[in-house]
Amino acid sequence: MSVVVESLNYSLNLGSSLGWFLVLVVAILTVYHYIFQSSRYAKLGNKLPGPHFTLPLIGDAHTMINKTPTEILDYAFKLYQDKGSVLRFWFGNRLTTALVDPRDVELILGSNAHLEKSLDYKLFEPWLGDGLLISKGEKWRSHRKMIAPTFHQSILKTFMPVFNKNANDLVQLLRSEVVGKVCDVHDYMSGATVDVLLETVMGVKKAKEAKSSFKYAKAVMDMCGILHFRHVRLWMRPDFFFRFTKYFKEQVSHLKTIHTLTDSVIKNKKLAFFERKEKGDVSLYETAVKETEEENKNPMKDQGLSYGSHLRDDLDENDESIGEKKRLAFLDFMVEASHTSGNKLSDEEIREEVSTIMFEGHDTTAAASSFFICVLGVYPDIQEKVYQEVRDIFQDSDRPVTFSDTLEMKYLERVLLETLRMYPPVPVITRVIREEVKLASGDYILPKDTTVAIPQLLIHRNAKYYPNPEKFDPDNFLPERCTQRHYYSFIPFSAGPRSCVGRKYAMLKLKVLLSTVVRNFKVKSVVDAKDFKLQGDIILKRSDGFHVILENRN
Ligand code: HEM
Repeated sequence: MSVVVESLNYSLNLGSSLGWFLVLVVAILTVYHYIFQSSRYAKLGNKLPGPHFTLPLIGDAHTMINKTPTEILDYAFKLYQDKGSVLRFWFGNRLTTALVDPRDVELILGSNAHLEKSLDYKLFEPWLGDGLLISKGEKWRSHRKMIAPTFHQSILKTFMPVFNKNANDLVQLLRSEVVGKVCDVHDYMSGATVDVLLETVMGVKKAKEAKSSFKYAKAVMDMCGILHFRHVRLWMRPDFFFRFTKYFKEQVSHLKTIHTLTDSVIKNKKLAFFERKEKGDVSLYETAVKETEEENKNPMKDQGLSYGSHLRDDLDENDESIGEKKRLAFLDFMVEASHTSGNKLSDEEIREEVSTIMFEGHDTTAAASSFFICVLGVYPDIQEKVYQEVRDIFQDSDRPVTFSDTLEMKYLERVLLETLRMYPPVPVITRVIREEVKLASGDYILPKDTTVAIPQLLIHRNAKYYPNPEKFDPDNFLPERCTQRHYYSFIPFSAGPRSCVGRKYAMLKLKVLLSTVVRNFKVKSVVDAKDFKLQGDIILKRSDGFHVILENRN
């Protein structure tokens, strides 16, 4: 009997201790909530338009839970229609705003004061380390200055044979595997993109030709897959939970493959650099640095919206003829840059930058080219005009594409830019601001430490700048229309000091690849554009797959 009473007493004590504990927790959270709500951060944040029913402590997070990436996109579109061009979300006590008005976007992207990336980029760290995409402050500034010239057109032109070879290999592969059948064209675009990157970034030959590079290419694609997966499953974000999943083990193994190959290539490239130096070989990098500095003195340099027009300057130079042996990769230039006075990059820093370029250059161009091909399938009249333009350039010949050919592809370029408008491969970018910003579009102030999301997908569908925003209309990129629009109303490559360093590379490569596909195949889409199921991920994809049917032209 006394045992029963004792255990009853014990349970009552435990119950009441637990009760007191809960009361204490609720009291602390309530006090915290009231202190937080009276801060300037919360007061300014609460003035911004956002979802109804913001809850204490969790904020608006409940509106996102259990939504697929496609549903999140639909939700964002709806909120934008209801609330206008400034949106607020509270994720717990973290304030995130989305800015859709180009005038507000310019205040963030166009400024040198707001260059810091948000916490969301932390996921990339195990792979990209503190590379260009993530780094901040002086490190970002000095690396950007060093890397930008490696994307100068005098260097890009030397990649033309690589672009052509891989475009032709892609055509052969498509011809042998999918002609006449429904296929997911993204699989093929992704493979071709990694092959081109391997050769132009690392100087490593096509995946098929070497086992290690094949493994590397696969690891890059799988790592992108893991990052996407983690990005859209909020509970997988914290390392603490992620470590217990099978994806963590896979990540460790992929990173080992990636780092091992990169390290060995860096070693060889260093040896090659010292050999070239001893022989006194002329450095393309030094020339590129000088030309970049010269161009930077001209403030109008990169303001043109037609990406073809600012690639036009030294059309007559023919660097494309550069011999196979002499062609250098980005990695060579980085090794060289790191031995130029004042730079000094460690091997680890070079590896981080190489990984960053592989990551940024891969899925983005794969998505852009896949959307382009799907769009051609949906609009046969647009496809026919692209084909006629390409035929006018090449006639019946199957010769490779030259740099000057790409400048003639004006209609193809407009279709590509319109594709990037409607389906921007990077659908949203985020920054964190370290000082208050007064918005231009309304009477709002963003408090210091706000996470600012710039949703290109919404910005590009603003009826004020694109009168019929849901209509696929390549004429949106006629020069006269471009000059009338706000510069920040079309930002697939971001804009301002921290814009995409690889955009000229991307446009050039895409023109070679896509014109080669158009020369060889007629495309049919299996669905209409309104049925594309867009998935707002790190990179915009179609959750229904990029399904098309290709038919031989001849
Ligand atoms: C259609 C293709 C591409 C699109 C749409 C695209 C878009 C972008 C965007 C929006 C950013 C800013 C990201 C952010 O702030 O979070 C960015 C940054 C970057 N991109 Fe691209 N990109 C493309 C292709 C490439 C290629 C081919 C490369 C390299 C070969 C590349 C290298 C980079 C790098 C290194 C950065 C970081 C720049 C910095 O922070 O200073 N991109 N890109």
